[in-house]
Amino acid sequence: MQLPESQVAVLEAASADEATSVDALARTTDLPPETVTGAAFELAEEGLVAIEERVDETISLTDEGTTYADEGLPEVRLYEAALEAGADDDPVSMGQVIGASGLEGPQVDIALSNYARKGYGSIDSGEITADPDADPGADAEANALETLSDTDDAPVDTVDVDAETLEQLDRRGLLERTESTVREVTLSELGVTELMAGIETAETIGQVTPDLLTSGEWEDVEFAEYNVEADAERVEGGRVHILRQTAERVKDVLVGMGFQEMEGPHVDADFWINDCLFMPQDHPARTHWDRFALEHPTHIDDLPDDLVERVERAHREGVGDDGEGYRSPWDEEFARALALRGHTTSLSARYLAGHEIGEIEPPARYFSVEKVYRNDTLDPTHLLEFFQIEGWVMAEDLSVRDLMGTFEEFYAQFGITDIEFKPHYNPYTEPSFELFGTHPTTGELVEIGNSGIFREEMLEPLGVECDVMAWGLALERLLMLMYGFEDIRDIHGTLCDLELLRETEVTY
Ligand SMILES: N[C@@H](Cc1ccccc1)C(=O)O
Repeated sequence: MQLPESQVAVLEAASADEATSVDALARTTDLPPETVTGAAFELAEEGLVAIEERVDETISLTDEGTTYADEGLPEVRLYEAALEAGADDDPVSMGQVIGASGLEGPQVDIALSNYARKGYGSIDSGEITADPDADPGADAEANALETLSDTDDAPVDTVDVDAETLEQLDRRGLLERTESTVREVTLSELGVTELMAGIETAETIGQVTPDLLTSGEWEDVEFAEYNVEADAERVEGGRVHILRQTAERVKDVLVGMGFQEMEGPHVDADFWINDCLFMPQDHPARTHWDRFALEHPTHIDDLPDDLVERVERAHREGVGDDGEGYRSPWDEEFARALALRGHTTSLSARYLAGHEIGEIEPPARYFSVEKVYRNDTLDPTHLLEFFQIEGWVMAEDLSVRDLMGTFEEFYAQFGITDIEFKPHYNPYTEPSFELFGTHPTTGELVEIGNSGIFREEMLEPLGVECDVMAWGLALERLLMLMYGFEDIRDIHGTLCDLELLRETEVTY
């Protein structure tokens, strides 16, 4: 009998005495597993082999599971700290024990919710007790984590952990189960007979090529049959980048909070980027090594004359009766120079000046989520460009409370409720605050933005008569707090972690 080459190879590699897996056959025949599967199905149809199928389950620890395998389960760490503090004699204050345990962020809640369930002790009105008879060494979950940390993707029936504990770890999100279909092939009696009688290899064509078509040869050759059941290589579809997805979510949240979106140029005159913000022309951030200047064209054509005059006066003389300017040179030519914007506060200046959509009446709220460019040194938290979440609110009598309340409301939408503020300095705001959040895995404080209330010296020349509070927040830093990655280069650019980008889910 005649058979295609791959089928002959599989038939010769299979055995009548024991079932051989597709993977093993692939290794012996040096064919891809999907080709072996296809050939095996063909052979089965001819009655030359039998195929048995089963579903194998393998398990491995998630990142969180691995962390606990290394550092100990949060509830065990809490128990150890409680013992240390003498909570086996008398109840001790929770704050003290948590502090001593070194547990941080979400791990505290995890520890508390498992502590009593597992009999480590009790927690009551801010105090904790430890059961002296509890034995962390006999903690089934802790022991299972240790067992599993030594094996990766182990078939579930080979690991020495009982089903109930596995179920519990699964529920806690500490392990991952993966199912795969295993097919095993055995030679049938007919297969053995045919093999002994001798089998010839028939040429079959797996793929139509341009050559076959142009030469007309395709009319004479024999084509291999399609097997739609063969396992194929996994193809990853494209998807929207998580940064882009999060930007969309930020926009939705801000629109929900009553904000309207600003638009404007990535390349802009220094006038809009700096001078309108009462940034002195000799400010270090305005030197050539801190900005990306444009070579062609080098200067903007058009600036509103009256505004230029008012901005220049504010810089030279200050604003109001006892105002003070910088008393340093101010040059319109310098202000006309073009550069990639280092912040999107240039858009705020354009909108506040009435330059984009005419005069804006209070109360008003505007935002943008757009790229900005800075000549920073690349490191885990800095790239040459990032997305800034710019925003401002114009209203009568705004205070720092309004500013902080707005941030609390905004960040809470992303599950971030521990924002901290630090006094800061910007030439264009007074007071000014930097914002910080806590990194969910490292526990470090991460700077996430800069904010303040715009000064008279900025607002008066722009023709704004009431208060304006404003900010610029980094979208990438928000992502860090949301998804816990530590290096911005994991999500951006040539070094990015494709697995992370494929698997991170942005939920709405
Ligand atoms: N422009 C500031 C952010 C900011 C905007 C508006 C007011 C205060 C601060 C920055 O890039 O850091």
